[in-house]
Amino acid sequence: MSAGTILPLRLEAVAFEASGRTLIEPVTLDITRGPRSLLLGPNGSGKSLFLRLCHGLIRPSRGRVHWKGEGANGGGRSLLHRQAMVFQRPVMLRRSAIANVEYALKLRGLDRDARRDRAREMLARTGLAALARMPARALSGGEQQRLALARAWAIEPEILFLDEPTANLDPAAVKMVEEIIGAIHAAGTKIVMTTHDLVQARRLADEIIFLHRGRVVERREAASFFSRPETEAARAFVEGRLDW
Ligand SMILES: Nc1ncnc2c1ncn2[C@@H]1O[C@H](COP(=O)(O)OP(=O)(O)OP(=O)(O)O)[C@@H](O)[C@H]1O
Repeated sequence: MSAGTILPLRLEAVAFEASGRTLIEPVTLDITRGPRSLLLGPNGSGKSLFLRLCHGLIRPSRGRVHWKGEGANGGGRSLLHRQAMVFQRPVMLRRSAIANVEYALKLRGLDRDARRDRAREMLARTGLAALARMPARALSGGEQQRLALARAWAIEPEILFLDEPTANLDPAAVKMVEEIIGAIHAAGTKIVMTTHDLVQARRLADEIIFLHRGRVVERREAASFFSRPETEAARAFVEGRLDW
């Protein structure tokens, strides 16, 4: 919505500790425009924490998360407006489906007519036009997740973080959500998504960031990760025999 870019996102020696444990080992990497980056790893490997550190929901215990163009004051609200996050369980306001999307746009300063038009468009793009007036919380899990994507997409984020967005959904709902994620990416938004599902990662990933026990152990182009994992942990995970 505003000029310039906030990418790449740079993590410099970022570590996260809680309860006296190091949960994310120091990691330095850039998240660049373009490829769909899938954070892959077994349960408890640190994927959600990694994503939350990137999005800014939690602060690193050590190191620094830095957006391009970020000023000395950290970039403030403008940075927040350029990134969005969708969670495993969507959090909906106690309003209609369309009002949930309109509210996100209100926070971005759009006027009433623009909000209504854009919200309608987003519901159409996510297959929810017929449900616009339904209370958002009465929608099914799959519909709510599509609504969460419509709401996130509405603000045209430069980067979208997705934390296990299809966990708990049935195969048809998974397919719809994956198609919407593909459309958001095709429209120019950088996708960073967590999954522990190998098959889903094979379907969606351009590159893999593989985590194991809080450590980024591999980061590779997806095809080569799956055909020739370099570490024993990744090999074991790809072969379905990782003992974590
Ligand atoms: N605030 C916290 N305090 C202590 N431990 C935590 C905290 N947050 C997360 N953990 C632990 O850190 C580890 C990594 O958690 P995280 O949720 O990032 O894993 P994950 O890879 O996303 O797993 P899953 O696939 O099961 O969602 C887990 O062992 C979790 O119990």
